[in-house]
Amino acid sequence: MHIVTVAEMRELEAQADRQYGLSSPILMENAGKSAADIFMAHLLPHHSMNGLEVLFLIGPGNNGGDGLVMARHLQEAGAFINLYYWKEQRLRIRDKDIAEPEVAKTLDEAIKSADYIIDSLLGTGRSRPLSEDMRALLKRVQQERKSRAELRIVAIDLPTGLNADTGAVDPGALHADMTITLACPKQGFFFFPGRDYLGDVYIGDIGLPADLERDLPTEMLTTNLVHSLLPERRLNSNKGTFGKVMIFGGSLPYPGSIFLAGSAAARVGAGLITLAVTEQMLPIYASSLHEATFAILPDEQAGSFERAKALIAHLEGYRALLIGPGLGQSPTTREVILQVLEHLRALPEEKRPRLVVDADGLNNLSAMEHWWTLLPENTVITPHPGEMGRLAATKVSGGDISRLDLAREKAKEWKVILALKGACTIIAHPEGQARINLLANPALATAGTGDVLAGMVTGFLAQGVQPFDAASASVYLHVLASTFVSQELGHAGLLASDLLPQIPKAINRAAVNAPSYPD
Ligand SMILES: NC(=O)C1=CN([C@@H]2O[C@H](COP(=O)(O)OP(=O)(O)OC[C@H]3O[C@@H](n4cnc5c(N)ncnc54)[C@H](O)[C@@H]3O)[C@@H](O)[C@H]2O)[C@H](O)CC1
Ligand SMILES: [K+]
Repeated sequence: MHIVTVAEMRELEAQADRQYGLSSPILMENAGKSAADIFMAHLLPHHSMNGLEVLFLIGPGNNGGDGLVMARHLQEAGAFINLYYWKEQRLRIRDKDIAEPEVAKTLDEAIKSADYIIDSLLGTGRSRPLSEDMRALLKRVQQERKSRAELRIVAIDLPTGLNADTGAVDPGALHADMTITLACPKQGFFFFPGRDYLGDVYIGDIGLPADLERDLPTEMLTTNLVHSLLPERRLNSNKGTFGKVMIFGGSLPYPGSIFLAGSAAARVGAGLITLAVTEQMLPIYASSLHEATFAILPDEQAGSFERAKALIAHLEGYRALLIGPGLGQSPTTREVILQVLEHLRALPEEKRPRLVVDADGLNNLSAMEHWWTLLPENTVITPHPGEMGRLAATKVSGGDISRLDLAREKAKEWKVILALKGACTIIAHPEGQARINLLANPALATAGTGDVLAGMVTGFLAQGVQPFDAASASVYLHVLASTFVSQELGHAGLLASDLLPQIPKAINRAAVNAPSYPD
């Protein structure tokens, strides 16, 4: 499922017309029909269509055209349809035109009696701020929604007032309960504040041949995509089949982080987890992660050379190495990292463990000049905005469109797979592709969830999943697992360790080829 800008969407539609004769009117018929089908599938079986009061706000362009086609299908299915043509200020109540002097009053009654209000005012063609009278209409609808919880607002293609490319919003933009977008999710959906205006997102099929999307650079993470990225789990396997993971991290102030990362690597199916810790730390893990083995490192006093030598000596045969969770930033630690990176760079590709650097691993790196030149190729880094700011020596937003260009630019410059975390995490590839997660869950804003994600990425790498795919699958499954917790606990109070048993369930959901997004 590709993500499009307005220009990319226009180009898709133009190609569809040129190459397949799929003209605007045909695409609009498909769009309206698909929107009606999604609407009815979402509604039934809880509600019947018969007698359902649906008010359509019809705009002057093709977005309005989509709405009119959808209205026709809903009427055929038994709904009572009211149409307000915004530009002409014309109102039709159940196929009867309302005399001009009565329009304002009757429109207000239609708003008050509607079960659903469909926003097909403006879509990707919005080219200027909303006019005062459109803002007034949308404000009236928003008021009604506030006062009548059972009213639902459905946006066609996107909520009017949302900028489809950037996620910026007009002051009068409409908050939808449900957005039925056509053909592809729009880039503005993945950035704030726009993300907050969408409600549940559904993607209507307008019949665009899939091969037209082939060269688009940005994809949305979906269950179907993750399904295609998961490693095979053949019957005749043993733990060696699914690779060995080494985790270098954990220090006294943050002992739990490598427990979380190690458990998560095991929960995505890695064959064996080894924690590289000092003798002093060992008892903490031996009692909490029974399945782990240990690479005992000399403590800090032994000096960085001895510590690095011990870690490197254990690395033989490991397919993935995670540096970072709870590591701390002592000068010795920095030295150890430098020596381990030098060792990794010297290894032949087929012998080199795939590397993930997270948390303090990143903070140690950002203190080094041209740190990115020290990394072996195909390293995955998983910074949150603060860590990214230190790595890139720039201010990094937690949610706006600037994240996408920065992620792309830095993945290319640093030659890394870059998972820039945030409400909609971006995974950027050095060659320019990017994948973005639409699923977001505020419950994840709690300590340790990043350790879990880093462990998941490492666990998939150990199973031979390519770095870009390992990061993509992990980001999606991490949030999906959190939604299983939130179904029970709500959106606060999730502990990072609550995610661990949910990870296999999330993988299972993707593995059984579940319907495409949303779940
Ligand atoms: N193009 C296609 O083949 C398909 C389009 N789809 C749907 O159509 C819209 C895009 O249609 P378009 O006509 O380009 O734009 P809009 O309908 O969003 O409206 C543009 C329309 O409105 C006027 N306008 C622009 N800004 C404002 C404003 N701030 N206030 C008032 N009026 C404004 C402008 O002059 C135009 O007349 C897309 O979103 C889809 O919903 C189909 O889905 C697929 C085929
Ligand atoms: K709309």
